[in-house]
Parts: sequence; C-alpha cells; structure tokens
Amino acid sequence: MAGLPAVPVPASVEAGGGVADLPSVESGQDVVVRVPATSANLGPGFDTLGLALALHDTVRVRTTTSGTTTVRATGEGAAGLPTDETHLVARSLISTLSRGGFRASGLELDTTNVIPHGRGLGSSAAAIVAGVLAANALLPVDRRLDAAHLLQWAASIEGHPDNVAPALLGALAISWESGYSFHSTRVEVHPDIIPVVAIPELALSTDSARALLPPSVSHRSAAANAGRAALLVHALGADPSLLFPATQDSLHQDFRAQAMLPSATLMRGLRSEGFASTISGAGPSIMTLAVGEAGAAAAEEAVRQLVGQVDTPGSWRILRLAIEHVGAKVGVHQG
Ligand SMILES: Nc1ncnc2c1ncn2[C@@H]1O[C@H](COP(=O)(O)OP(=O)(O)OP(=O)(O)O)[C@@H](O)[C@H]1O
Ligand SMILES: N[C@@H](CCO)C(=O)O
Repeated sequence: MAGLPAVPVPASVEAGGGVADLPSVESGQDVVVRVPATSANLGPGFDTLGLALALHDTVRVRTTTSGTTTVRATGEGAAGLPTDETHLVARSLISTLSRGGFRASGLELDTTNVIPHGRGLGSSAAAIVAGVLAANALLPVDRRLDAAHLLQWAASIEGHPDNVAPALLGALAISWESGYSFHSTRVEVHPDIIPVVAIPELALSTDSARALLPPSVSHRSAAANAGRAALLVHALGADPSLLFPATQDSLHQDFRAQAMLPSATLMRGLRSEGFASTISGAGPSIMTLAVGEAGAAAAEEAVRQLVGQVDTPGSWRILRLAIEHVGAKVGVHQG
C-alpha cells in the first residue's frame, strides 16, 4: 500500500464551509461492523507490529432524520462512555462521513463491547475502525475510501498504525510511516501459535504509557530491536521455535514497568521460565505467544501460578485466544 496520496478533503470543507453545509447520507440505512481486538508491539515491534485476536466488539449503526446522535453501549467500559457524538465510535464515523463529503441527519448507534478498555488490547483502535468502516458503508459508493485510505485515515485518528492495521487486515500486520502517510502489509501467522492473554483489573491509558517513554534511545537499543523485530516476523510466520528470543524488547517495556509493576513482574517471571511473553500494546495486559495446545496449557498454568504471587488472586482474567485471520467485517443488519 505504498505511495498513498493524502485522504481527499471535500471541496466544500476545504473552501471554508462547515459540516452542516454537507449533504446527508441516505436515512434508513442499517449497518453492522465487527472488529477484533489487537495486540501491538509484540515486544520489539514498537508502533510497527500488531496481531489481530479473536475477541470482537460489534457496532450497529442506523441513519435517521432525528437531528441527533445517540449511542447505547453495553459490555466493557460501557458505563463510563459518552452517549452522544463525542463517543469515539460516533466521532470517528462522523469525521469519516465528512471526509467523504457527507454528514448524517441523525445517527443511532448500538455497541456491544467485549474488548476491555485501557488494557493494551486495542479497544480504541477497534472503536475507531468500527466508526470509519461504518461511515464508509453509509457513503455513496463513489465517495467510499479504498483499503489503503481506510488504513491511512484510521491510523491518523489513532495516531499510530499498529493496532488499526491488524484490526482492518487480520493476522499479523507490519506497519510503517512515510512522511504523514501510514502503510501496512499483512503476514499470515503460523497455525501452531496460540496467544494467551493475562488481563489485570486495573486499566492504564495509552497516553499515560506513552508519556513514560524517553525522547531518544541509544543506537545500541535501536539496533537490538531492529534485529529482534525482523526475527519476530520470521518466528510468527514460519518458525515459532524462535519466538522467545524474537520477543525481547529494548525500547519501551522497561520504561513503562513503573506504571504496571505487577504486569512487569509477571512478564519477567514468565520469560525466566522460557515463555515468549510481552506487554500487550501499551499494557498492562501480558501476552504470551504459546506454541501448540500443550504450550498454551503450560502458559496458562504458569500465568495462574505467577499471578497469585504478584497480585490479588482472581483479579486477572486469563484468556486463550485464537488469531483473527480476516480482520473487521461490515454487513447490512439482518432483521
Ligand atoms: N468501544 C469503545 N467505545 C467508545 N470509546 C472507546 C471504546 N473502546 C475504547 N474507547 C476509548 O478509548 C480509551 C482506551 O484507549 P487506550 O488507547 O487508552 O487503550 P486501549 O486502546 O484499550 O489499549 P492499547 O492502545 O494499548 O491497545 C477508553 O478509555 C475510551 O475512552
Ligand atoms: N505502539 C503503541 C500501542 C498502543 O496500543 C504503544 O505502545 O504506545
């Protein structure tokens, strides 16, 4: 997807016109979007690598003539979210419509949240991708963004591409930035790899975790990560026996440990037993890339044992997740 032009801005907005001046998309449309969780970084792939996981949020969007936007949310984090156009899914949807040169006369959103918020499992990316894809489906066919522009637009809303890319593409996504353009390519994941995710009760926002990173790193750390990230792509795609050395990070995990001490202790404990464990995204969940059913069972047991030593027993969820190979899906709501 290299060589993308910037996402086109509608002429009326460029000319200084407001969103209210834009034509409305057809009312009575009813679309459903299903978006997977994602784990970014995977150790050395900071802001670059991300894996799609079979844990999905669902959003249903109806266009109305009510003049308002309402959001009904159920599930993870629902109680703390806005119910109007400031909701992240609605914001992403409305801004994508306006990028396409349209607005909605009214919107009703129903979201079913399964991805936990602020745990490093890409909940914000899933919300953004849901809004962007729903808007794209609501736009007239000739105003829709193609796959490359969808990635560019969703990544520019999120600020980094490593979660939105696998959420859109499925499997492993390698992303890169060129000027102000984000690009991504999908890589198939070896079928023996089974992610085991340990999710603590306490959340940590990505913004807080990013604030802990130093403005520059040593040449030595950068070189170490370049080698491990390259190895990781090979390990994930072709040779899972290399996952342990391939998930070693030198750029971000140590700096963030102070904000998630139980997670950092859990990850170090798992790695000292030979498990390929990393902080998932910006944390504080820990993801272990296990190999085969026996490997996944061993990882689950090791997590269970270690969690009891680092935190209140029972306060962590331990999930064995499949890889989501396809990515987000959009459809018309059926009955
Ligand atoms: N389904 C959703 N609906 C509305 N807002 C959401 C939704 N999911 C996430 N958000 C917003 O995004 C915030 C969490 O985003 P944040 O980037 O801090 O963590 P994350 O995306 O879960 O983790 P990471 O980016 O490390 O994978 C929530 O507090 C909420 O404001
Ligand atoms: N690469 C991002 C991922 C956040 O999900 C970070 O680590 O801040």
